Amino acid sequence: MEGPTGQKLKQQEFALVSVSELSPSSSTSPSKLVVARFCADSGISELRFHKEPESIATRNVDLRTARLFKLGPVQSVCISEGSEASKETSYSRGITVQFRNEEESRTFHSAFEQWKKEVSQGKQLSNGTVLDTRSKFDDKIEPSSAKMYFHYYGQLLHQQNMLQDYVRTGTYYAAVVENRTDFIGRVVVDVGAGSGILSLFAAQAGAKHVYAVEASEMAEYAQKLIAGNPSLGQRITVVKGKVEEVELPEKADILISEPMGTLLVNERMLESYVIARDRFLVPNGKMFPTVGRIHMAPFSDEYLFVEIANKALFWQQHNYYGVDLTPLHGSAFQGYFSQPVVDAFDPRLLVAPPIFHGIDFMKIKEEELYEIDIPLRFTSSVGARVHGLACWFDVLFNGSTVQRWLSTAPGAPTTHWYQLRCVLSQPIYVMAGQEITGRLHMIAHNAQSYTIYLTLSAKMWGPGAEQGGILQTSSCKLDLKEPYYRMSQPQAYPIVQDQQSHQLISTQDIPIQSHDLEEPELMQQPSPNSGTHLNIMENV
Ligand SMILES: C[S@@+](CC[C@H](N)C(=O)[O-])C[C@H]1O[C@@H](n2cnc3c(N)ncnc32)[C@H](O)[C@@H]1O
Repeated sequence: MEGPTGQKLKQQEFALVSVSELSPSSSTSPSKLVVARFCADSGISELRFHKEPESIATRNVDLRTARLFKLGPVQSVCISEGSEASKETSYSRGITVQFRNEEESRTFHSAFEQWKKEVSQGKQLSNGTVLDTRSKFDDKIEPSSAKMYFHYYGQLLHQQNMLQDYVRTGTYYAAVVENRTDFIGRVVVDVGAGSGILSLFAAQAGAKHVYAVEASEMAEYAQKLIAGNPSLGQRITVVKGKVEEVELPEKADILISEPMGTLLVNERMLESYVIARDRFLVPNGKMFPTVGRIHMAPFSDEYLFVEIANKALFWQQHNYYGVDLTPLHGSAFQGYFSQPVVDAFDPRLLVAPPIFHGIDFMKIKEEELYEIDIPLRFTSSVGARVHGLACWFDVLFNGSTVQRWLSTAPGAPTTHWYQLRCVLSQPIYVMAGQEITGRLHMIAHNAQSYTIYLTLSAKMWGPGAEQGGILQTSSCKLDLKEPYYRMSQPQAYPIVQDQQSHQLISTQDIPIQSHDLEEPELMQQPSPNSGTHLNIMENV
């Protein structure tokens, strides 16, 4: 086994008085004259117990999961979780070890610690791939969330949804082929390759070699797709694994990826994109996309507000089969308002010009994405009841030849991301020209999403305003992982009485669409994993 420093830990042997199974149901008597051996000759660091003079191990302990506890000065217990390999070998859950003396017990414990340290810091060779025992991904993401997430992306139907978002896929295609000079003769890493589509685009643009890294079972389908396009496929290698864990044979000149979730950051894949940058990209290499922006503006939407508030009415029944449901009304009401609303809305619902928060993928540190704190300041264009904050995002492909934006703005051709609205359970009133301030505070959680804290305030208007007193403040807490997927078509809204019907988003704010592809009609269906790209999109 090779440690992080490159030096090999030598096999070590200890003579013991006896070992026995810890299990109370075990009827095995302690084995006498036993040798304990630390070794890594099978590629996995193990602690093996042999009965002398036999050379075949009677018990094996996988050091990746093993723990050692002292029971007394010369007695310890070794607990192991077992491993895949344990199914066919003799891994034990608990083994009591009797040492000859205290000195040998101490030496054994320190050897155990040293081997454990090497296993956790170092690398284990397995099938020729170097793997960290626990990656950055494993450290911050709940295994059940990751399992569901990669299961979702492992299915072709969900990859198809993304491929059928022609605004998305068409913009990627245009950004790549119009910037051939960034790809010709270059090494490319496709971060989260999915079906392998972006790798194939990069190969079309003349890439020397593309490494398509994909963690889900989709990697096998990508391999198939790539093999079926041999003229491109011969320059693509599919690497199955997480970008946080796999090793690649060479550095990349350019990274390509589609790591954007709802509100840009949902799914926390941007962090993987940034980790891939730090692991694989040459200095001054390129990233496609290069920057992202979260756009925000207050909105007024009485229909949406009433729709959400009404959902909780069910809990106002005093006699539901003889049961009073009202004790739960308050909680249900809060619950509905904790769901960000995902749909395509009419931009005329915005009551102030939007602002944006930029994220430079080339520069941002991964940890900076754990908490995103955005101060808000708007000037209302109309008098209205403000029901919350509307958000959307765009990303820039900063090519050497063409700069291209992919936008998910309201009023622009709809994408499968739609837009997102955080709705306040207590709306605030504003007059035209009035300032709206607040804060959008997003804290990442281990289910690959964010908790959102939103506060909006409007300053006092009219006499007394100069004193600067805050008249109204409204706050809400939402879980980006649990959105409410509403209708997918922009609705024809009657214009609010005193609301001017001008387009509030300036042309400067909405980047020019990259191509004239027709907007697909969208059909909304619920998804098993509401934290991901979701939403069935079909041409109908
Ligand atoms: C939004 S999809 C994009 C798929 C494809 N690039 C495309 O544009 O159609 C993101 C893909 O990245 C994969 N992925 C997410 N996190 C990953 C990680 N840490 N390592 C490797 N793959 C990852 C997912 O399984 C999923 O297939």
